[in-house]
Amino acid sequence: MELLEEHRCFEGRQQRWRHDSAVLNCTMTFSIFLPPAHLTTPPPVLYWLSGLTCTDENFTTKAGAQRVAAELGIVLVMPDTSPRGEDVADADGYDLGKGAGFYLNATEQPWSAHYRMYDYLRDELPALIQSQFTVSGRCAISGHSMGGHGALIMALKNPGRFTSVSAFAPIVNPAQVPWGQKAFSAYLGNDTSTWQAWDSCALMLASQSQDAIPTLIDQGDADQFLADQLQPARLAEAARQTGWPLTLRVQPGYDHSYYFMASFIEDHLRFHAQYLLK
Ligand SMILES: N[C@@H](CCC(=O)N[C@@H](CS)C(=O)NCC(=O)O)C(=O)O
Repeated sequence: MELLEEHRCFEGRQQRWRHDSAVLNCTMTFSIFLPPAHLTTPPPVLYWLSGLTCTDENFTTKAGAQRVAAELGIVLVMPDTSPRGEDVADADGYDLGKGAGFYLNATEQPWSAHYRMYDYLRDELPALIQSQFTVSGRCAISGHSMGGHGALIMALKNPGRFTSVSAFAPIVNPAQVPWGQKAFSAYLGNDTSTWQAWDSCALMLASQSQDAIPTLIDQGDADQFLADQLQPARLAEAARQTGWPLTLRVQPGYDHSYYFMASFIEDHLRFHAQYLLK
């Protein structure tokens, strides 16, 4: 691992690292915020998954999460949103290819050579974080838009792994909306039965009640993608049917931008802290 940047921030450290990923078959960067070491026990980790077009730096520089993470003693880990590098397949649009990995394992050419963000996030990155930093085994996960989808499927597919999950403006039903349909047909192929394993509405409807974890979603009602791409009410309906403990908050006047996330990230950190620091 190579340290690319380090900054003091709220008495903690904001770092950016480069490492070779065996799973993704390319070099990756991630950012991490390490709170001040004021606690006797190793701090828990909140993974943050970003949306379309983002790198590990959008959340780091725009959300303003570090002050409260420092206060609570939570490590923030921000991975990139896709494999990277000249050898990695890409597409013209902002919603497919680099910056748009959708946190799944691609099965179709040319994507399957590198696009395995699910395995990277499930196995390789947590193992790296555990081995290179002083952290506890407790973790939670959150994200925005495509990253909200990623956080929800990570939690739904890995019962017992996360204490809690939250999302801002998540793509909850990718199999049924244009962003998801474009990405899933490219990465997974046209057999839509394979898509269900990557769709949080389908996963929640198939979940076992003992696997449910506290879930918080914030959605701005002035979000330009709400009607066509997001529709969090569909996940709220799945939660109602299964008894999943989901709180969906609709925030009046907020859009899809990081100004929305900056406004509510403190709530999400304190929400996760209730379970992470138990
Ligand atoms: N209008 C954007 C659509 C993509 C978008 O809104 N991306 C969101 C995530 S879905 C984002 O976080 N963008 C980067 C940022 O705001 O820093 C574009 O065409 O690039």
